[in-house]
Amino acid sequence: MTAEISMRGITKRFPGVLADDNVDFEVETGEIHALMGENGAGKSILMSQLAGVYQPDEGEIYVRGEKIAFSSPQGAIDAGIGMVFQSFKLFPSLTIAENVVFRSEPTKRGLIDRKSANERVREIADRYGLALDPTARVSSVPVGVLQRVEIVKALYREARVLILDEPTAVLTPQETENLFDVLRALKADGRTIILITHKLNEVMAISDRVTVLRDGRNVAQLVTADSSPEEITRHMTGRDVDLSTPPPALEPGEIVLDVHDVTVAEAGTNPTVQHASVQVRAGEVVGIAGVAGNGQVELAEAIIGMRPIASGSVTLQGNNLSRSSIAQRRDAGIAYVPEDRHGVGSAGTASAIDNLALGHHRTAPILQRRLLSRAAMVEHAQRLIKRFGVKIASPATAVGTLSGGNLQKVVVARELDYGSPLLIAEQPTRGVDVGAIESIHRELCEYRDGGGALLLISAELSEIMSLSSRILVMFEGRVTAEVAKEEATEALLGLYMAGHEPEPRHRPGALANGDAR
Ligand SMILES: Nc1ncnc2c1ncn2[C@@H]1O[C@H](COP(=O)(O)OP(=O)(O)OP(=O)(O)O)[C@@H](O)[C@H]1O
Repeated sequence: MTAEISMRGITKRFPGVLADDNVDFEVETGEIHALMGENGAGKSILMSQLAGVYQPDEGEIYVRGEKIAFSSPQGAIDAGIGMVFQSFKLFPSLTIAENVVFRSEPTKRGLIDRKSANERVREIADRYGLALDPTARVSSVPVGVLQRVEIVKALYREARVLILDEPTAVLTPQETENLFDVLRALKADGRTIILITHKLNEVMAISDRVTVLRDGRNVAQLVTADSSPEEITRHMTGRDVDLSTPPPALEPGEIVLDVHDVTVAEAGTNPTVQHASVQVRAGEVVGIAGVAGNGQVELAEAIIGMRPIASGSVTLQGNNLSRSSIAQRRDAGIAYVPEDRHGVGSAGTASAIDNLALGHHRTAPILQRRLLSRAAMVEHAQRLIKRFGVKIASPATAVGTLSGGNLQKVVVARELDYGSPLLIAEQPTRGVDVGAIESIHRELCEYRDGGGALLLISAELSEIMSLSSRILVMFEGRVTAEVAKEEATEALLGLYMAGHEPEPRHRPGALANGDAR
């Protein structure tokens, strides 16, 4: 049988980096094929060559047995290959249908036929269970819908092969389930799916076969049903990774963070956070669960000072910081790993040396006699790159060229290294490979055991449940439930995340009042 896709001997180099090294990659028609590998293993670059974004330096690509050379993404689209990237490429001011048909608009008597565009988009969406409204403006729809728009866009261009690059990183558990239903429907229709992901449970649940890349080489092709998460991990990392739950916390100490009755409301808009109270003690991890967009990020931004609070107070180790600037709060001892590692967390055109020095530049050893010590900055960067296993050509490399997971490691490394009493971490392992998740979790636990207070905001319920001793649930801007680690299950948290009234013992504060016992 002829393979749907056959990439042979693909090599792709960037200055100082061999991204793909003589890779063979085969995908059968109608399968869901997972592409896995550590951060920087070369997955996205390999798929970008299949999607015509990059051209291989060496090697050949065959589509259903026919040798193809794409000089642009359009070439790949013409060959029936569509890719949904990690960052979406849509026009916010246009409608969903306008985005989908862009540059392939249906026409009637020489004019764009909007009605038929809307109908066509609705037809495709309905056929595969992709819930969306073709007439909605892209700027007004949530990220999960944007992804569906990208999928419909590829299907409208008659993609037979759909490549999805870490599609579930931005999705809630419910949206992930929906996406998997869509992928199964596409497969039933004879289409071929290539899925780049770091999530082993997803690979086990949805894929037929798995290809593993390591250091730019194809090191394994496995039939999923005959494999296991442990085996796949061993191929990815070359070692055994501890996939078990990290050790439990010790008895927590003094209150470090006291957020009291905080409301966040920008002028003229509805409050994004309403009367939220959160306490985190030394040596404690408190998790915040919630469907994206229920005020978690706004609460974190209010604590770090990126958003003003309308009422309430933010106190760190007894100091009221409610009116302090971001710099004052950071100096007082708040470290912050933001959800947006590109825009907020790093400066893409600056080197790892500079990015890792940020915030450390006001203290020794980097600041010496009121001047920055370049030697100390380089030494500092080298130490953190080594400790966190960041894959980077040189510390002087601009972080904008790093793979997603490696950039995440840079941001987490910098913030953890402050040794601040409080760390607020949003999605600390988003896009990060299993080996790196293990090491970031270990670092977070060490921080906790060293007396650090960690406020963890994550869309990964498994992460929240394994690290936190208490889990708060936010719904529509309010902290609506509080569940102790021992009682937390995905099903229970899922109910509260969907707005179900909590049982009395799960009402916020009930744990502290002893009602749970
Ligand atoms: N434009 C570029 N310039 C220089 N190096 C690059 C460029 N794009 C990618 N690289 C490098 O190529 C290597 C492979 O990157 P790629 O994005 O394919 O990794 P990945 O396996 O998809 O990783 P992740 O899981 O972190 O997304 C990395 O070392 C990356 O830093």
